[in-house]
Amino acid sequence: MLTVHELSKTYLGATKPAVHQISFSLEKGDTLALLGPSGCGKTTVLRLLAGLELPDAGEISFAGTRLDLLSVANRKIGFVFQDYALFPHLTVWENVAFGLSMQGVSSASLKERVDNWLVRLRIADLAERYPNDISGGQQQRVAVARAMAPEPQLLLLDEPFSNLDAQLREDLQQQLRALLKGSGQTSIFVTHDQQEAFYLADQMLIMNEGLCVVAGVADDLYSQPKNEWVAGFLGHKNIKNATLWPDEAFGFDGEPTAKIEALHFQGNNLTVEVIALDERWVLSLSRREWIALGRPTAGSLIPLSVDVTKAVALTA
Ligand SMILES: Nc1ncnc2c1ncn2[C@@H]1O[C@H](COP(=O)(O)OP(=O)(O)OP(=O)(O)O)[C@@H](O)[C@H]1O
Repeated sequence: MLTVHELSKTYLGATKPAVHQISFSLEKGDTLALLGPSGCGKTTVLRLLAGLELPDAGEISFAGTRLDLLSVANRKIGFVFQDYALFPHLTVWENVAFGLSMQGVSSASLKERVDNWLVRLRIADLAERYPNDISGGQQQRVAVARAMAPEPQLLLLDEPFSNLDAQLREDLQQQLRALLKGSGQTSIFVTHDQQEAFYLADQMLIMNEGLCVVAGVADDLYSQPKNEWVAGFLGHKNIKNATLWPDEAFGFDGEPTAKIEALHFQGNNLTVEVIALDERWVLSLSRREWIALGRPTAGSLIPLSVDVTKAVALTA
């Protein structure tokens, strides 16, 4: 399991930290998407994990070993850069073989493994070509093969599809998903594309201004957004404000009612999912408000008053 604990980094001369006290964990074999507005620190997190930047504070462990105390080469991390960063003077075959040669793999085994990766990524016919003589989509597949061939314990991908057209992007997303799931590869990728994030990732971490806004199971983050900013960021179009009050608070009848679907307690707050006015809503309530409502449980009918604050409607 990968555990990142309070990782922080301020670049030399910068007035604000690029990454501030980021913590998360990831199970072996899972894929995490790092999302957030431009400049929020996503690439910095990847570079800190890979050892390409040194953190000011924090710890990174994988399967109980402190990665941040190891050199880049000893971290066993594969990195697919946004511009692929292939070695231009090496052929496709040599690019894919590079990491295995560095590991001192014997030549017979090396040939078998490189050939195998070229077939898996459908680039076997390009083996003797050079990076500058192949297309962007082909370069992207070479970069993935090069990163995965040494069997890294963690694969990092920085916006791997950003330079590709929509059709190719979709094809390669499907291939990468099958590859990651099929090989049980633990991976983290940065993307600006939320559809891509939900398609590829089990877990999601959303950042803003160097901070972790929320992390967790991708589907949960979407269906139970922590707050209005997260709901908006994840593309919920129809975000409305509402709140729940007991009838007596205002003394009027005839308010639309909602039937509670589920309640989730989180410390002193709770999230209530309700169906009302033909829409599904997620509301944040304090314990005090919940008590004021008569401690409703799943299945209870409660009055709903729209146009105040707090709730997020999930129907687009
Ligand atoms: N080498 C560097 N030196 C100084 N500041 C840097 C350096 N690299 C990044 N930054 C700054 O750190 C912050 C985070 O940058 P980072 O590249 O991690 O963000 P990002 O979320 O990946 O952005 P984008 O989505 O635009 O690629 C930004 O304010 C950026 O300007």
